[in-house]
Amino acid sequence: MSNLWLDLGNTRLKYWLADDIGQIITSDAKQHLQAPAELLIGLTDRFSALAPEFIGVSSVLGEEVNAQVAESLASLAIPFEFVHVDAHHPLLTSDYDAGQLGVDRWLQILGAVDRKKRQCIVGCGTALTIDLVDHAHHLGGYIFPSIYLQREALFSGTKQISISEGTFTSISEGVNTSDAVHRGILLSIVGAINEITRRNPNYEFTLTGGDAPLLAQHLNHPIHIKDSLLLNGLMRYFDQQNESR
Ligand SMILES: Nc1ncnc2c1ncn2[C@@H]1O[C@H](COP(=O)(O)OP(=O)(O)O)[C@@H](O)[C@H]1O
Ligand SMILES: CC(C)(COP(=O)(O)O)[C@@H](O)C(=O)NCCC(=O)O
Ligand SMILES: [K+]
Repeated sequence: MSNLWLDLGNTRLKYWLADDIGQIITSDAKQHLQAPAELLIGLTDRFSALAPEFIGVSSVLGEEVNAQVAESLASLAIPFEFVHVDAHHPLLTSDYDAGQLGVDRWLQILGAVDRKKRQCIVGCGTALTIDLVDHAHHLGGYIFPSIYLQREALFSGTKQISISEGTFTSISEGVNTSDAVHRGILLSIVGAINEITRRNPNYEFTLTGGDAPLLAQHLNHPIHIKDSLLLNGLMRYFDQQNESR
């Protein structure tokens, strides 16, 4: 008995095949280069070979892409379900507009939520998200352009800054354009997270998403990195669904 879990993000398609006690059998992450439905079609043979009993899907790619993805999944003749934010979930309540909250943010929170804790979940993906959860109640949060989106914005928004590659390794002041750009961008994110830790001293901070390891290096506040938080949320969501059936 195995399940296939899909996370369709704005940059990468991630999938995990897990057995019935949640052990990961295989997983992968691929940049979909803004063609997620096409990438998924290329993966259907692999998914078919993995022969899962069920496919659980998190997607923040909108109705049109989701319809294409649903069509590809339907061709596998394996039951599948897209997760939608449940404003009345037994494990998690939220002040956020349930119709607008990204299902990835909601699942990342669901994957970590602990009613005995005050938690801050930082999603380090294409957009960087910060969500505050007080004893299993989601207070709300913030959305930032990721370090890459910020660099692209400077490239397209200015005449003289044409920096399109380089590493984000320091927040010390730069003495050339490339360093000023990379350190300024990194400082904007690190500074924002530090400000949230200053305002919420008794919160437990967890980073997830592709850029979590990079950002964690620059945070002095103790943090946890959990790279498969969304996966935990998917498993919890469908386990809970079975339990409440
Ligand atoms: N423009 C880019 N160039 C190189 N790598 C990128 C770019 N945008 C994102 N990434 C990488 O892709 C990953 C995106 O993280 P991920 O959590 O998979 O995002 P999402 O869930 O938004 O698809 C990060 O590891 C980041 O380093
Ligand atoms: C903020 C996000 C783009 C993050 O997506 P990601 O970076 O993981 O691809 C996604 O959660 C989303 O589309 N949210 C909808 C808007 C909101 O959460 O208010
Ligand atoms: K957009």
